[in-house]
Amino acid sequence: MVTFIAVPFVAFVTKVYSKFYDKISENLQQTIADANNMAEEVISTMRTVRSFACEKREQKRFENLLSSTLSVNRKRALAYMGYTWNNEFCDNAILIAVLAYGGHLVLTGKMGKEQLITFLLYQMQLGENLYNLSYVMSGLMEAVGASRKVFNLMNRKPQFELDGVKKPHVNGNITFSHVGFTYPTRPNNPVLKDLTLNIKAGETVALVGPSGGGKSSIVSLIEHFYEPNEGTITLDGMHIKDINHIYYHQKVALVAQEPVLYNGSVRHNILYGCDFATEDDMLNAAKMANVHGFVMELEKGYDTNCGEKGVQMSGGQKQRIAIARALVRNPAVLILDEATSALDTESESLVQQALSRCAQERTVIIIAHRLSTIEKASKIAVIVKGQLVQMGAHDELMLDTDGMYYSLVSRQMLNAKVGDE
Ligand SMILES: Nc1ncnc2c1ncn2[C@@H]1O[C@H](COP(=O)(O)OP(=O)(O)OP(=O)(O)O)[C@@H](O)[C@H]1O
Repeated sequence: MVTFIAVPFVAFVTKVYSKFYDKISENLQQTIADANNMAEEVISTMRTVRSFACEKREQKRFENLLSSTLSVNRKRALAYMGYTWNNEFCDNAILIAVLAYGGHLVLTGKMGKEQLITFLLYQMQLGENLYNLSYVMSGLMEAVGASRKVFNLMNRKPQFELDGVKKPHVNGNITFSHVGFTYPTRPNNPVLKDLTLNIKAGETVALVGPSGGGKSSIVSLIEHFYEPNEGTITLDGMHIKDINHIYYHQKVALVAQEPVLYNGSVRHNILYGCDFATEDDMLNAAKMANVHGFVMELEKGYDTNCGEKGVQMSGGQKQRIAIARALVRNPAVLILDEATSALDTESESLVQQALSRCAQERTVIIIAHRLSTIEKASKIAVIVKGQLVQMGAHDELMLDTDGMYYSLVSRQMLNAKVGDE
């Protein structure tokens, strides 16, 4: 009876402690994750940090995050210390109580000395095991706190499934029908409003318009990075969400505004995700995208490493490799989002020639701020504040002197003239 007198108290303290320790372990994981995220972000953008001389500022920011980790760790250590002290105290208090009460029983002749010593030995063993349980409890609570985050991530459901199964023959007709779109992170800022746009197979369509108008968002929707909130997007009359994800991206290839290369050879980067292409396909795509010339001048040719995020390549070289990566798939729809903006005039005209050659067999969607690069497009779609305000060939649109396209071209020509002077 005396041995178990402290059990309700210890049980209560353990319950409170487990709850607190679980919560604090989760906080600790969060602060460690924040510090690691920050370190990763800064290390991967080291050139920007250095060019703005922000090393000390970033160091301070990292120190602050580490201080938060330290402070949470300190609280956790204090909680653990309190819990251990409490257990030790209860353990010793019970021992004293047993000795006092057992001693009284022995002195009054109600119990033998041997019996008391045997009881004490058993009781001490039991106490030690209960004490060890407290260690297990701390470890367990730490694991529970950490695993909650892991399970939350594992159980996350995608907002939309990539479960399309159809593999239709693709000609390259893309239709936006009354599409409305808002980014999930900014639900109150509609980006596209009731947009209807028809891009016919084999056409080269340029999307132009003021910055922030929604051109790249149109590309993101064609790439099926997001689902529209209203309306439909179809490829040859079929909802793009019904088409098999891998098949779709073999047929629709993108050269993004900021091409990302991986740490690997030029060959690996061109053939990325394209297991069916042969070495000859890779060479053809590289020649078409004007990659072959500069790669042949490198000591290791196509085995040259591009570095992490392509850091060992120039901006123009990265863009050309990204164009080759898109072309090697022989896509039915090729999307170029500012794909030649980092090229010098000579490389750009060579790549433009190559792109016009490829454009003959496929649908091409181009976004370019330099309007001179899109003059030859079959159609130009002017997108302003998420809406299509004009569509037609360059000459046709230039006739409308009150139109947005005319004013965009005039402004650029004026800027070019001022630049020349
Ligand atoms: N991932 C995103 N999350 C939230 N809002 C975004 C996101 N990407 C773009 N936006 C917002 O959507 C709007 C349209 O951006 P978008 O990049 O489509 O314009 P754009 O016409 O391509 O511009 P630019 O010519 O400058 O590249 C902008 O107001 C932009 O701030």
